[in-house]
Amino acid sequence: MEKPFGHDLESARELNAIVERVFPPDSVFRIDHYLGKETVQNILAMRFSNQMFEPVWNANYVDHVQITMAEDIGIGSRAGYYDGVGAARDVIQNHLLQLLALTAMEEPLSLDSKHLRAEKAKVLEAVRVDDLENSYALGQYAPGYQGGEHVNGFFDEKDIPADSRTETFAALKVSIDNRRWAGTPFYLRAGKRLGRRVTEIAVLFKKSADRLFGKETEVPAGQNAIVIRVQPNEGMTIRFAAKVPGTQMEIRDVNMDFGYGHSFTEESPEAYERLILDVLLGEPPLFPRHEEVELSWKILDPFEEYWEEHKIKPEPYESGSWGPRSAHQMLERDNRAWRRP
Ligand SMILES: NC(=O)C1=CN([C@@H]2O[C@H](COP(=O)(O)OP(=O)(O)OC[C@H]3O[C@@H](n4cnc5c(N)ncnc54)[C@H](OP(=O)(O)O)[C@@H]3O)[C@@H](O)[C@H]2O)C=CC1
Ligand SMILES: O=C1O[C@H](COP(=O)(O)O)[C@@H](O)[C@H](O)[C@H]1O
Repeated sequence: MEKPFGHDLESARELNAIVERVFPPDSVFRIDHYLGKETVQNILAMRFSNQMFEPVWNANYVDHVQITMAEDIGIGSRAGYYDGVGAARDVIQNHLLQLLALTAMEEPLSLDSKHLRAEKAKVLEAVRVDDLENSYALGQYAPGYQGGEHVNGFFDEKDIPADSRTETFAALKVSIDNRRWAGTPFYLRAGKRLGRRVTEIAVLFKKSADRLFGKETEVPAGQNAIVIRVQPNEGMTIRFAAKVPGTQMEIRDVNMDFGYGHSFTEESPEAYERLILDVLLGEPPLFPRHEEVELSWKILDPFEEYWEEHKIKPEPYESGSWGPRSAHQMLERDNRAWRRP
């Protein structure tokens, strides 16, 4: 079954009940193709097969986490599917919340689907929205330029009604109410016709005290970061400060890089290749169960209900930009800024 599974918690429960009346649970494969991506599977390997990340992977060290899924394409000829669904239901409820779960969950007892799903469900259940009115931004792409070419706005696309309130960009701020993450916000954003196609998870660390170097540095060194590049240019970047060569003790941020292309000769299978193989083999770990789907709707539903109740009109953003002004303001209110991926 392809996502989205239903359009809210109630319809997802209804759909799950119907499906599970007809098929035994183990023969139902809910597809979230992000779980088939190599880089997404690598989140677990990176977190739990290394010693150096886990000690700092918590609110004591992490300032906040940004999960970005940016697309350069518009909706193309998909108005029939996309209008009325929008970015939040299309990709945040599933792909981005799965990325959040894998980034934030505790170590599972084993890689068995039962244990993996239990940990994902636990962390999704702990997700909270503290101040809903100030924890979202919605946008619709306006005409603009992409790759040097003029592109249509959302309302110029075929079959989009002039009064559509469907968002093509959504950003949300959530928190996770557990000991590991209390006080560390997770910002999620997804949108079409943004600056470039990129999906990444950026874990941004608290700034160091800067007692020794701060004054000598013209451009203050930024935050340490670990960036998991889901796509393209799959890999991981660690960003840290280093001394600029020369007589001054000047500090600047530098990147240390791992790229799949350089490190492995093996090919990464396409996400759907991997998932279809697993369906044929009857292997469930890469498929969300109905509990995770329902917990994800529980996170999104209050936003969707608020947008519907207040008839919120998404803010236009220029195609090729990084989303509406309100998305930047959401982070500015917290003295933070979106990374430029
Ligand atoms: N495109 C992508 O990159 C990805 C898509 N998906 C998922 O794939 C699914 C389809 O997306 P996509 O192919 O892109 O969308 P499209 O809009 O291209 O295709 C949707 C198709 O479904 C048909 N359809 C819509 N409503 C009904 C209905 N009530 N009864 C019968 N047919 C209907 C449409 O027919 P008609 O044209 O006549 O309206 C159209 O052929 C979605 O669930 C999406 O989440 C998942 C991952 C990636
Ligand atoms: O599920 C979906 O994903 C695609 C983007 O997939 P990606 O693998 O290229 O990141 C998105 O275009 C589509 O709207 C959505 O339904």
